[in-house]
Amino acid sequence: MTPGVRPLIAGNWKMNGTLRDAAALAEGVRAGLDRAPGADLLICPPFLHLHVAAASMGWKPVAIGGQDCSAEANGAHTGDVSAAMLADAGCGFVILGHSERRADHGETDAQVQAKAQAAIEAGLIPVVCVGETEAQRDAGEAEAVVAAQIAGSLPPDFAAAKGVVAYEPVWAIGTGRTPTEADISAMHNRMRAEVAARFPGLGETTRLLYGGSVKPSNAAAILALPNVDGALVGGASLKAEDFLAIAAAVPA
Ligand SMILES: O=C[C@H](O)COP(=O)(O)O
Repeated sequence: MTPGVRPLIAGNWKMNGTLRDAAALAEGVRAGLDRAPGADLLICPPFLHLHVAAASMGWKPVAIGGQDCSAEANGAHTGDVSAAMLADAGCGFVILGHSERRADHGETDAQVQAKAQAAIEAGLIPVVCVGETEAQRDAGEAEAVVAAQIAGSLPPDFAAAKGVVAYEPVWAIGTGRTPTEADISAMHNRMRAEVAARFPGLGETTRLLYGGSVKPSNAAAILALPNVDGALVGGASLKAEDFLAIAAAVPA
């Protein structure tokens, strides 16, 4: 953890479940909130499930976020959802630049930066994802790749808007594999240096999340590392019990 920074445990539900599942999962998270007093919680359902999830939690106190937004404010962009629409639907956050969007939709750092700027202008907190592929790690390029993604994907207002950076090694997502604690530490220390240099006076407390096969059994060790200010959880966030157990693992 970073001293003075309240941790954030975020659940990325990705493209899973039905409306009924979303309502039940959100209700399960709400019902167990007292197990995780030491962290802010965020759930990011699919767009069509945002409303029912928020309503199931009484609209508070768990934050709701989207999984993407358009860089454009409005207009003829079939299939896209604007940041203002997310805010209007009750969202406070939006995940941007997830590796699945970078891979599936060819999103570039410049596009992610434009989306993050649009999110900030709509009053949302962007959660910008970065992370290397396995080939890049094997080639010794992991830190340089992540540093370049941070440089290219974060807009000038990012830290002032309390933007969040999530480090997700692509090879650790949904695989059950995680980097060693030493490797997570090294990367998060490098990320801290990058954001602190880019945003002096603010970047020192920018929240840096780790994501990639976080589960109840490894959460405590990961969340105890310096400069790890929370987690972005995929698969384990689809079970309220597991998501809450991860949030409860935040060090006191
Ligand atoms: O956004 C979440 C990540 O992609 C992590 O997914 P995972 O916890 O299923 O590995």
